[in-house]
Amino acid sequence: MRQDDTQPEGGADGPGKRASAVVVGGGLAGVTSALALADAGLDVTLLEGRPRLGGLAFSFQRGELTVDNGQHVYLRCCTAYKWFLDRVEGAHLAPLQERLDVPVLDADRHRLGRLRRTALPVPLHLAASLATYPHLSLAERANVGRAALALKGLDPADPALDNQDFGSWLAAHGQSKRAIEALWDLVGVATLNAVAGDASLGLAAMVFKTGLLSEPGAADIGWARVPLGDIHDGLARKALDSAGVRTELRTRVTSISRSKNGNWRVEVPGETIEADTVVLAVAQAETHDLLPDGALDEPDRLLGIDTAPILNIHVVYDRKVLKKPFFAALGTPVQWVFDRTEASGLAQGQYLALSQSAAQDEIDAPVAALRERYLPELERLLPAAHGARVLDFFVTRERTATFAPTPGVGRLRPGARTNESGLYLAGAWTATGWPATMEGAVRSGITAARAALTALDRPHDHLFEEAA
Ligand SMILES: Cc1cc2nc3c(=O)[nH]c(=O)nc-3n(C[C@H](O)[C@H](O)[C@H](O)COP(=O)(O)OP(=O)(O)OC[C@H]3O[C@@H](n4cnc5c(N)ncnc54)[C@H](O)[C@@H]3O)c2cc1C
Repeated sequence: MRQDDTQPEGGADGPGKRASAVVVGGGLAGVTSALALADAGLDVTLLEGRPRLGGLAFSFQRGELTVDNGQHVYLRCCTAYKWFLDRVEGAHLAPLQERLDVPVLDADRHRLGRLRRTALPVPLHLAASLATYPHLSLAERANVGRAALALKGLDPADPALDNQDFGSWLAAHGQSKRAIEALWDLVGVATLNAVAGDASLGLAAMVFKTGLLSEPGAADIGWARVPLGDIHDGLARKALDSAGVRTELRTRVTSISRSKNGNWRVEVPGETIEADTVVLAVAQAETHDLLPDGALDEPDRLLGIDTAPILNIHVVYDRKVLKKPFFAALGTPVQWVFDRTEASGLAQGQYLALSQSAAQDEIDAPVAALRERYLPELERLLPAAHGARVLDFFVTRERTATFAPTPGVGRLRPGARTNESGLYLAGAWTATGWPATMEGAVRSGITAARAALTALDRPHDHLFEEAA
């Protein structure tokens, strides 16, 4: 529900003055909070240190190419991110596949398999695909089915699961090294940003249960057919402007404190902004630095939430070498490959982006070494790449792409509320139950806004439906 600016003011300030909020951080969490608070009638200022909105999911220009810092996908079960896309009027720019269909290419065995779903009810929707998945033996496929059913019985919110690692659980449930590589890690590394052995069982259960075992269509994949920045920056800015949010870019918040009159004082170079409510939607380390004393019982726990890198390798060929929009790979360091030609605005040739998650070993590798390693791998996977000329090769490195989903991370992630009234936390790293995703970021932004509106006694709608 969007409220009219002329509506009587309520909340902490009483009649005559509109309740005000400052949102710090213009990533997806902050933009979402700002929109939700403005839609409920608050006077909102959004402060972002960089010259653009979108945080970790953005685009930049390289000659004629508009490049995403990293390939981003979402799933049909990401109902909050879907809400965001609708709210900024960008859903048509990031459509979902009609039905899950992931080509999986084995570089060693030169075989193509497909992870597909049917319209049958869960878990039969994946049964046919699993039964014919060529990258696993018959016995491995049967074991995968058994493990999936066992996974379905887990409660991702159970704190005991958070302390265990997914890899040990898979091994204890009869999963071979090959099954982990060709199936569990294929999906898990891309969604969790960690291999199974390094991932919390709770987060892995969350991903696999919600994505693969909740509804037949839950794992259908969506991705932006335009540069991410068109949605997360351009359209987001337009939506914020029409909602009446004052958005300040290149505006880094240096401190947050309580003034004598009880309001919050948010300091930026050259200005102090006062507000009833502050949503701090920045990464965990920055949150730690900006949090006023006493806002969390153990603020140093935030520093225990580690980060994990994602590397993207960008290759422009002089001709088309890949017919499909994307594929995943086995038996090679290449993980997921997307065709970004159209989205980037490239007029001739083909532009592929390789998304390399859990990239601890390669995040600092020199471009020349990555080139030497990955171009032959692409030739091995894509015969048409033989003889094609490479017109451009570059990499984007996100060293702190996500929080590390390590066992035990769950107890370190704080909720939206702090000990201070009127001060809330948001960000994909907060306690959303999700791994670090666009979905988690949007959820956290909504949760923080709802907590603020509840404290202000403001009515607010439920903004999105949970996936089943
Ligand atoms: C390469 C890569 C690939 C990814 N792939 C996927 C994917 O396929 N699917 C998916 O769902 N997720 C993916 N993610 C994760 C997703 O992008 C993030 O989880 C999400 O964007 C985080 O949003 P956020 O708002 O929580 O945080 P951020 O995006 O980090 O936003 C925080 C913002 O706060 C600003 N800020 C910090 N300090 C201050 C300050 N003092 N004052 C003002 N502003 C400040 C920062 O500049 C930033 O804009 C990927 C991430 C990367 C990097």
